[in-house]
Amino acid sequence: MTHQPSQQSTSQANSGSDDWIAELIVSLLSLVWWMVKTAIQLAWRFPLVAAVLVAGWWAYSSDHLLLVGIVVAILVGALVVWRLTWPVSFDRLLAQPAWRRRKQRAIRRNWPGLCERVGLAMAVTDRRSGQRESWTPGLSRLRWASREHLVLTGRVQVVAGQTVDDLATAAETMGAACGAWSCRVRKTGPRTATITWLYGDPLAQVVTPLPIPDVLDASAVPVGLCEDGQPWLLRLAATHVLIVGVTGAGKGSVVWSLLGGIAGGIHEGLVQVWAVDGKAGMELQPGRDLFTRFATTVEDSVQLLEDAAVLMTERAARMAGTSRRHEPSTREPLLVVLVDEVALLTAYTPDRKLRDRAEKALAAIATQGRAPGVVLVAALQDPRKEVLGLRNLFPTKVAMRLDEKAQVDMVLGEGARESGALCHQIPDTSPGVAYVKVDGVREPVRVRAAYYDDHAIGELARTHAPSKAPGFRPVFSVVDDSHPETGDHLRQAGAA
Ligand SMILES: Nc1ncnc2c1ncn2[C@@H]1O[C@H](COP(=O)(O)OP(=O)(O)OP(=O)(O)O)[C@@H](O)[C@H]1O
Repeated sequence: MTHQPSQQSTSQANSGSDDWIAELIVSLLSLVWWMVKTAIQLAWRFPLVAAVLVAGWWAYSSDHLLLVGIVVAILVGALVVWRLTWPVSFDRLLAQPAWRRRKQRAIRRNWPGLCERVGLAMAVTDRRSGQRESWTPGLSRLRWASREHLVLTGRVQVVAGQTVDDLATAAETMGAACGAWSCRVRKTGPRTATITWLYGDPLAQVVTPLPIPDVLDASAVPVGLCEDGQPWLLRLAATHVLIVGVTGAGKGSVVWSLLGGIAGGIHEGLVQVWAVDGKAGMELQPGRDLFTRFATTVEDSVQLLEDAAVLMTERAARMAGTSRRHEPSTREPLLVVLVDEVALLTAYTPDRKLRDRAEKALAAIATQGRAPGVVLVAALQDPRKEVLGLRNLFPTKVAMRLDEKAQVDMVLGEGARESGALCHQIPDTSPGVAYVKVDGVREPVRVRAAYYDDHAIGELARTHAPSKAPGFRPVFSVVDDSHPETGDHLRQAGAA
């Protein structure tokens, strides 16, 4: 019996060789596709190298090697001369933009790996394939918020199972992993946050006084600079501000910058400042002309606070039922009660009666003053409760250089230190630097107040003293501190 190969086995052999050829073609096509894709990606990532390679190939194939060599030599020579002769413009126009682009790309490209390294990756099992996958928060809108100060920001969306707090906890490690000297996270939604990398420190330099706004905006008074290079706008309307820092921390610069920011309003009569200088006028005297009232003795200071409390009560009664929010006007100006070294009134004054009166008036203003437009701004060196028991009644706190780390939470509230407020690490070579915390906002913001030297303060007081132009009708006339009947006088005027 002769053996006949069956038809089935022949067709199997044919289909086997067909499969093999098809597989080879597919593999070759995949390889070509991979090579084209990689070449495009590499050219996109390293455009300069790609341009040089293309130019070199063109020069070689068309016999223009010498010409290209001369052009390249001229270009390189020009760059070297530029770098050596004008290093600042070379840095600004070429080196820095190139560095920024590289940094931005590196973070975008390495984001998943960075997240894994700082513990922000989550291992998840895919329901369909059953395979383990690594999920990392999404990064979008990566851009340089300040090119000058090297501040890079992006929007991060955490994955399900994570919180923005997890991101904030990893911020410091993330900053170090990206080579930034600081990294901050600010919550913008239940699962979203803005992440900021700081590669430079805009607060390392002294901040010069900002332009004085023509139009008063008490909800955003320009006071200095934030660490992301944006202006530090401090809310004054409907709040009270407590400024705390050791001696020499620069509390004065916050006060003068704040006065500078509202100077237009003072001049127009939309704001009145009643100032108390516990240090016998040593601190605030240079700006005397800006103040509607100025007290330098303990008795006068207590009287001033009580008068402000009376004005506040009367104004609140007038506003009751008609308005819940005070709008500054020349008839009803915003009243800023400025107290420098408030502890001299609340703790260090030997006269217990005066201390109690001061505490009572301060408590009244702090609890009821916001709506009728009576705002307390107090500066203090020692934040302990026995020195100022009312410190929690200030919704806005500015913590400058402090001696001990325990004082940070004491001033800014529980958890402020973990959120990055390192007031005890502010060097004494950086006066004016502070962390600001506003009630209801989780993260403290690092800022530096503008610095007003004596000349700038003198100029400010000279040019922005309250105007006496027709139409200006002060709620209270300027009162000589030595008048014993001050209180009655004011009560009458306030009631008018
Ligand atoms: N924002 C600032 N920028 C640069 N230097 C500043 C700034 N603020 C203050 N300084 C410098 O620090 C010194 C001390 O500042 P300042 O008197 O305001 O401190 P302070 O906290 O008010 O101290 P004290 O409680 O003893 O009055 C100033 O004389 C000034 O030289």
